Amino acid sequence: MTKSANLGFPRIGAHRELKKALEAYWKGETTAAALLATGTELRARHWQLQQQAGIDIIPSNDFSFYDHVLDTTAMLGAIPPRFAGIEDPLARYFAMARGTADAPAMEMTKWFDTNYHYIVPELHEGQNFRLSTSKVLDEYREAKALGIDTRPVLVGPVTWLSLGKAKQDGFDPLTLLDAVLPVYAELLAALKAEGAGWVQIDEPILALDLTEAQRAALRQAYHALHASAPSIMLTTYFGALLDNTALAVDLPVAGLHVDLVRAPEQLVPLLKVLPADKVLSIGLIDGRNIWRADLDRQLALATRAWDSVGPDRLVIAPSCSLLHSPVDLDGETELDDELRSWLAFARQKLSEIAALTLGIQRGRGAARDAFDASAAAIRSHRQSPRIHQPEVKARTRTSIDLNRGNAFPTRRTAQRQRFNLPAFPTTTIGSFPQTAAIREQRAAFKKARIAEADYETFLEAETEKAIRIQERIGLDVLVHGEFERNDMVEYFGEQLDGFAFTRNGWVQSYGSRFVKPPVIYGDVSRPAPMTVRWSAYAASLTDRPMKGMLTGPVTILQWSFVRVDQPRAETCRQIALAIRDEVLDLEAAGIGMIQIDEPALREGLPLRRRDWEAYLRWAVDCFRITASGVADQTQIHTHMCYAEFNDIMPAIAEMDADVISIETSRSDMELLRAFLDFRYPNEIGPGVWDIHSPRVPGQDEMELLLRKAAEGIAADQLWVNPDCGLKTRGWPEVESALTNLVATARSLRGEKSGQNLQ
Ligand SMILES: CN1c2c(nc(N)[nH]c2=O)NC[C@@H]1CNc1ccc(C(=O)N[C@@H](CCC(=O)N[C@@H](CCC(=O)N[C@@H](CCC(=O)O)C(=O)O)C(=O)O)C(=O)O)cc1
Ligand SMILES: N[C@@H](CCS)C(=O)O
Ligand SMILES: [Zn+2]
Repeated sequence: MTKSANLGFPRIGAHRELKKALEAYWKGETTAAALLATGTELRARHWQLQQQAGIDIIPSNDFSFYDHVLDTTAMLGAIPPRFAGIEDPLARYFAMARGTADAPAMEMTKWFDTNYHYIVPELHEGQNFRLSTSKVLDEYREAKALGIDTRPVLVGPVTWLSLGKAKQDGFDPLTLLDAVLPVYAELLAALKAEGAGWVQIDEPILALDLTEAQRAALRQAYHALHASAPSIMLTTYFGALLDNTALAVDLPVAGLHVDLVRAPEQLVPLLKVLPADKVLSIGLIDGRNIWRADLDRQLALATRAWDSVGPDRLVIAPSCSLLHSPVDLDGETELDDELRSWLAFARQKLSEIAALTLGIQRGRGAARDAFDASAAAIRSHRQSPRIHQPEVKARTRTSIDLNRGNAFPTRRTAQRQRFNLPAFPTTTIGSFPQTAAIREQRAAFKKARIAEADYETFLEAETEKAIRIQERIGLDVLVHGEFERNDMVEYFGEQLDGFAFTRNGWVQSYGSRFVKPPVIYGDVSRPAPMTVRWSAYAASLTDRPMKGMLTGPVTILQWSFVRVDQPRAETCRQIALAIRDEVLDLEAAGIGMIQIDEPALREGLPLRRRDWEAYLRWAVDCFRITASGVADQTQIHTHMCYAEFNDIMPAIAEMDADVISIETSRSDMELLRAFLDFRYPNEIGPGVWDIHSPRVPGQDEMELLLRKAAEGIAADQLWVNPDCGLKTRGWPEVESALTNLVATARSLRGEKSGQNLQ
């Protein structure tokens, strides 16, 4: 009989219980026991909820206190030496993620093309591994004690190694496979002994362009593991198998999961080559977006698979883990009925999976209500007058000059004359601490407990305070602090037409940090200026240059739930035109420097190289639409963080921002190498402070990083700034670190005037 499965459930809890428990524990307000108890309660709740929704195959070990890749690292005992002295496993685990006073945190980067960040494994030659945690077994037993026989989820060994970073030049992490496999084998044998019938092993790298070494590693791994393991469901997602199809179907595993939301076209070729003994799990419900599924269309796809593999070898599943979906649409009491009827969050997706499974088992009539509701929602979305705005569509078809008035060297002269900044100008990336007081005031304003005028007065006072602090510290280019913003994307979504936002649609970004992606349901336009009031107010308080702060179109697109009835490029162009208008309004208000953040430009890069060029063309063009209208002497900045830049350097250069600030310090300036190798032509601020850690770097440390940067970048191209915005930090850390940062710049200026720097 065809079964329903889930591949992972969000960890956070419908009321963000996990976030609250983690942050209280980190602040020392609660005990480890209380934190662990929250974990136990959330796991039990989520297992039961999946059972009640009618899911046959329920995952365990999808829960994590921080990150599932870090859990795998801890499981393998791959503890970087700087943390090895920490005795308590929980303290060591969080130290690896967040750093301590003595030990910088491990690096963090994007999980494939998502806004989820994982902690990057640190790998070196001769590394030893041993089974070092019992989490996988414990959670399997925990569910079993509740009467639920789960399918444990593991990050596969080849994906784990491929995501890791060599700590020595020229070292290939895949050479550690021989050392890692015995640990996986031991764990899998223990799971089997415990009674696990199946295990889900995620190898999402199978949706990427693979090297021969990775292919060989996959063959070696599964030939070594399958004999002693429970039946393995090898799980791929986020894209098609394409040229990896033959490799995947030949691996000695019992089942294969494929993503038919991102790549429905892969079903037919796959069915042709799928061996007759393999179970096929088809991902039919979108784990990456919030639109209600077209159940009739998906049933047709499932039927195509069913015709080929029969009822007993078919599993109906989400495309990927539901980690990337908000928890429960029932929490959205303020969405209008029409919009709500178009959406499905994780809980609703479970019901969709169950309905589809019933549909394939017993025919559409067996789940008639669900199918009819789905068909009605699809019809209503298609026909709704809220979706299409002819004037917006017409504007996207007009041609726009993508070039600034003059090339960078000319603009640079004009900007130097206008701003007259010292060498190594210092600045920050935009946000200052979002303190509890600020969040409380905003919550009070949103619940109409305080008047708008009082909220604005409060924000004005916070902004002024931040400006005085920046002046006192001696920063050269100031920012207003972004106190009025809940999030750098949601804030814009709330002010643009065509967007809806949720009250509780939280999705994990990293650790205890969550985002509430807005929903782009229709054509996008800007009814009124969005940021001018705050930038102009801030500029009026100081004589120093004030940098306006905008989120770029690709990032707004990438960090929203995007409509699927038109190409992403089209939606992005609509957003770009709205941001262009904002840029021009800022310029007209006298703001001479405007930062257009594009931290998600790299994240949006398609997983397969063959699709890169087309994406980069429209993504870069959209950025250029936002910036090309300003005068030479208006300085355009951009900012990027938590990504590998090597692959997209020409595109970054083509964006032609006058200044780019990038996150580099957590990787010890390694991310800067792409800019050095490429000889990045414009100005650049490599981050010298890892702002994701509560650790305050000293002046020596920052100087060392800047000197590394200055080895390849001309001193007069360099800016001095943190890795990213400071919204997650507290004021005392910010003041000390920025004081050190300004002292660093001054020290280098002193040397530069004596010409000693390079
Ligand atoms: C730069 N980053 C961002 C990414 N994606 C985004 N969409 N935004 C980003 O900034 N991706 C890459 C990186 C990831 N980094 C971060 C960093 C920090 C956060 C973060 O701090 N998230 C906050 C939530 C922010 C927010 O929306 N806040 C709202 C609501 C606050 C709230 O919880 N209010 C309470 C009531 C107030 C109280 O009493 O405390 C409530 O509603 O119950 C706001 O400020 O109004 C987080 O807390 O996780 C995310 C990604
Ligand atoms: N301006 C934003 C960029 C974050 S990527 C901030 O400072 O938070
Ligand atoms: Zn950033």
